[in-house]
Amino acid sequence: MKVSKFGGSSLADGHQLQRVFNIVNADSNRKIIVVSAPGKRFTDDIKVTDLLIKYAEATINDQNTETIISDIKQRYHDIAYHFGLPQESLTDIDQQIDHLAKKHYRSFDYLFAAFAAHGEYLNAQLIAKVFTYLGLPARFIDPKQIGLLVDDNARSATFNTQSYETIAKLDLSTSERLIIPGFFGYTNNGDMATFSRGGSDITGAIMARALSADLYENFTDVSAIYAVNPNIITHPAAIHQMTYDEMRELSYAGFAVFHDEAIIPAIQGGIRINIKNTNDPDAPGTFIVPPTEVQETRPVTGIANSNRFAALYLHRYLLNKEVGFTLRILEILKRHNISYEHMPSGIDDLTIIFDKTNLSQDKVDAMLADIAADIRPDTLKWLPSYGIIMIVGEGMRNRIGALTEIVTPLKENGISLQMVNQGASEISIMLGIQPDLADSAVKAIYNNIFKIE
Ligand SMILES: Nc1ncnc2c1ncn2[C@@H]1O[C@H](COP(=O)(O)OP(=O)(O)O)[C@@H](O)[C@H]1O
Ligand SMILES: N[C@@H](CC(=O)OP(=O)(O)O)C(=O)O
Repeated sequence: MKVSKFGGSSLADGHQLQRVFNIVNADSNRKIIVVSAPGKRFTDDIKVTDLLIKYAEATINDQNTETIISDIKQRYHDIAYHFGLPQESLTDIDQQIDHLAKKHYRSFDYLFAAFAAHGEYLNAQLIAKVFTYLGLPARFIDPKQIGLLVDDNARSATFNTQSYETIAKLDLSTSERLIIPGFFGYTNNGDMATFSRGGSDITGAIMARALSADLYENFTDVSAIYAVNPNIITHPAAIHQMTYDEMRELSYAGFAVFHDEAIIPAIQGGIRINIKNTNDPDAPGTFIVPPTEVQETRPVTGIANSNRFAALYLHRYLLNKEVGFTLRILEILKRHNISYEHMPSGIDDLTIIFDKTNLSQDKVDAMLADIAADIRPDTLKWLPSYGIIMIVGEGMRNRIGALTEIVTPLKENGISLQMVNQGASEISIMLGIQPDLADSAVKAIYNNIFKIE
């Protein structure tokens, strides 16, 4: 049995959904179908998830929601009309969209989460109808029904691993395909809570592990994972196979094609992952597997960079001598409910790197004010954007000269670095860089390592 997840780009309109139908219909092992909300149909289009977030904002601010509601409904109607589904089959979906603004929510965060989750929730309902209408019996499965529980973090929830047992009870003996919305689960209070953005990949991985799938197929819009983001370098080298750890580090550092948290259930369950292209389903794609299965040897597997980081820089003489100094800083972070990503330090200097997608300006200001008052640093700077580059590969374990291959092309191109972190992970080297230099740095490093003239 396979779990097949289709991303927003694969479900953006009726034409794409027809391709998805053909893929699912072609293989009876594709039993569990995890779906995202309709994504972008063209470059400047808006994902349904983002339309729903706008709808949530307008609702909170008591603004007129007529246009946004009609835009959201239209996305689902267009898909239904493409297949000639009768008008009545949309009544229920329309009502759920209208009803969203009338419900009571525990907090604004839960309101946002419920609105955003409906992108997937409604799409899964619609897709089950379309498949059945086209002659492939399919049933919508609400994550509530299978006990897919998450913790109380409304918009960046963590899966409750006790749910594996309940999900495993799902009856697979039916001839129907089971259509499960990705991206969200339910809290113990019965509220919808979403994973972080791109989190439908996580639902797919949870289902694959819970049901001990033979394969987790993740369908997207590229024929492979490439050694560099194809938006930075045209036609970069394709990666045919990579290990779980390589994928985790690369997706964390910017390979948006697969969510970094989605690797964890796959590792724990030993589930192989195959990234495939909905628009080119015969291409083998990329396999993400345990290290023993990787046959290719190469010095570096991939180079990722991300612009989702921000940093705090702090300087104070004799910082190294002060007992409990880091603890005091961490207590301030805890008080403001802020987690950090990395904390490189020197004798008198400390940089703390944050994921800015989880930070509001108010939170940052309050944290900086407390640090200034409690720690009294000589210098305290907030860098709203901090570039991170990660060079990743199992081949980097104990390899002499890895850093030279990275730093030499940067020197030749006059690109300076703010931080180098080698050794924390055996398979990666992390660079901190001015964000506007990150793309050029990635190009220079890629061209040197992959010997592109
Ligand atoms: N190294 C990489 N290899 C392939 N695609 C990448 C890479 N880094 C970033 N991407 C981007 O990830 C996109 C697919 O991810 P995403 O938009 O989340 O897909 P989906 O809509 O299927 O969930 C690709 O179109 C590509 O632009
Ligand atoms: N729809 C959600 C979850 C998701 O995974 O979407 P996609 O498959 O389009 O990345 C988002 O936009 O974040």
